[in-house]
Amino acid sequence: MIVFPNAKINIGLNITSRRPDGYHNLETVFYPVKIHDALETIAADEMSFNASGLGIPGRTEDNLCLKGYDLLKKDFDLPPVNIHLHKHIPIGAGLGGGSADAAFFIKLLNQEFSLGLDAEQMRVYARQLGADCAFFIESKPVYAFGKGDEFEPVELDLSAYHIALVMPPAHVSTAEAYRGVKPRPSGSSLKELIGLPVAEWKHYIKNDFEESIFPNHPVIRGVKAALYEAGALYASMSGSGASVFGIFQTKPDLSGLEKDNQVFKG
Ligand SMILES: C[C@@](CO)(OP(=O)(O)O)[C@H](O)COP(=O)(O)OP(=O)(O)OC[C@H]1O[C@@H](n2ccc(N)nc2=O)[C@H](O)[C@@H]1O
Ligand SMILES: Nc1ncnc2c1ncn2[C@@H]1O[C@H](COP(=O)(O)OP(=O)(O)O)[C@@H](O)[C@H]1O
Repeated sequence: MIVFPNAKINIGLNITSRRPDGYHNLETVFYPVKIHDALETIAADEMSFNASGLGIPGRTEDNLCLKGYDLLKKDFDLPPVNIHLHKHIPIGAGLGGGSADAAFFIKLLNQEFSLGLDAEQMRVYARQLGADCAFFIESKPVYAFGKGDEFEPVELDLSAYHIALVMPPAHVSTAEAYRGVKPRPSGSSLKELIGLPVAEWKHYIKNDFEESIFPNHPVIRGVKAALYEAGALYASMSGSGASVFGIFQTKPDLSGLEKDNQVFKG
């Protein structure tokens, strides 16, 4: 069976307080975007994991797909499987690619081996693998709060717009991003602000990580400015970076950004 895990962007990201467990409370809107990995699995005599495409840093045994398998294996009699992951979603980009792979793998195992898990039960497993992993079980636009793993549906359809994604040559680790941020309560609810016209968002909706990350990574700030210059109605870094997205009314010309960055056009 083959599945195509998709990336997400964060529209607004308010880090509101530090939690006793070391994590942070936040509010954000997760929106799915059409950049995909490919993940294929077949039952086999022994376990194996192969990857192609973008190189994934870290040890194979720490790949979130294998972590997902180990988690389900504790509760279900799963057979060994061959896994092939073709990596296309930029890594360490704030696009949630690793979490997407893990969540889609949980869904794949559930279906392939008739585990009988409903969406909420799969989210319980996903939450153990990463704060944003549970979003990818359904991958529908949501207002997220708590650690970023509690959700309320939002009515948000950007299909009439062009969403461009730019990955500059910069790397920000999620832990580095959280270390730099000063949590503060947000003035108005993102859930309400997201109902404003997209062209208004730039006045009200922000990503709190930009303030601490832009001074250390000016190339990311430059990409955001370039997207506005190219006519974006709204542009922002996604999650903890380093990718930046722009929402456009009409298809933009981003050829000027292609030399130094990876550019995806939605
Ligand atoms: C920043 C966000 C915004 O959507 O996305 P990415 O930029 O990673 O895609 C998420 O909060 C990332 O979620 P995820 O990548 O699943 O984080 P995890 O693996 O659970 O945590 C990595 C580290 O980030 C910090 N962390 C994460 C989530 C949170 N609510 N508070 C935190 O302080 C912790 O230091 C933790 O050890
Ligand atoms: N399947 C996977 N795809 C990408 N990264 C993975 C995967 N499994 C584990 N990782 C680890 O997770 C880290 C963060 O990956 P990713 O999810 O792409 O970033 P982000 O949290 O910024 O969206 C990587 O540096 C890598 O070490």
